[in-house]
Amino acid sequence: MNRSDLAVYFIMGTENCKEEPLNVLEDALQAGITMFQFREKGPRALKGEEYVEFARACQRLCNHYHVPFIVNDDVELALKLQADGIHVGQKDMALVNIREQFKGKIIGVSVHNEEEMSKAVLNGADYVGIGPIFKTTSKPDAEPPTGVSFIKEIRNKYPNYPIVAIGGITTENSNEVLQAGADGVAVISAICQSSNRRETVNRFKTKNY
Ligand SMILES: Cc1ncc(COP(=O)(O)OP(=O)(O)O)c(N)n1
Ligand SMILES: Cc1ncsc1CCOP(=O)(O)O
Ligand SMILES: [Mg+2]
Repeated sequence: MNRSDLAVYFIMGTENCKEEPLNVLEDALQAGITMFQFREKGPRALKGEEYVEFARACQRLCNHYHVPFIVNDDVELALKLQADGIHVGQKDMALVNIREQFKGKIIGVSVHNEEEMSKAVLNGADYVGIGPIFKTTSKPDAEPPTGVSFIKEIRNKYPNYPIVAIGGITTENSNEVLQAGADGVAVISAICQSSNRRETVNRFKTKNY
């Protein structure tokens, strides 16, 4: 994985979409997202065979556009589908317990403070997702927002580490996030709720500084 793979990291599940989720994903892929995370969670999330089939359909699209397909939380699904990687948070399966099963795959870890950051680095995370940077409506149990100062702090300590920022990121505030030192932005609602998804992805791809 390269740091540039984190440039525009799209995260999605059926609950995030007002329209057919596969159309939303295909628009985003066509417009040039650089990474995708399958995050099917929430009270109305698909279950069982439907869940697996939806994941497979997302994976097929990502493969077609040569974009890494990352599974959120679900180690079993990621292994079953031979996904390109997995993203785990502090309350999910510990990184030390999954590296063995994900040799050569991408492992991302969520980080909210310096202590979690140094642990993630020590345990060999391929990238970290830091945030929420701003207020988010897509994750009801999110930690309080850190602001961009947290990105600056982490970037100063880890000049070359792959870092993606997440939480409340829009085309209006993404430059601030990149300027603070993130390699890219991870977004749900900015793309899912956009009235022009391709334009939104294109804006995220253009750095204005
Ligand atoms: C890129 C990225 N960063 C952070 C998260 C959040 O993970 P987590 O804290 O485990 O919360 P859930 O997404 O599982 O609700 C993420 N998914 N992706
Ligand atoms: C999964 C996740 N983890 C921290 S904030 C967040 C939600 C990001 O969604 P949005 O881009 O809509 O704020
Ligand atoms: Mg998680």
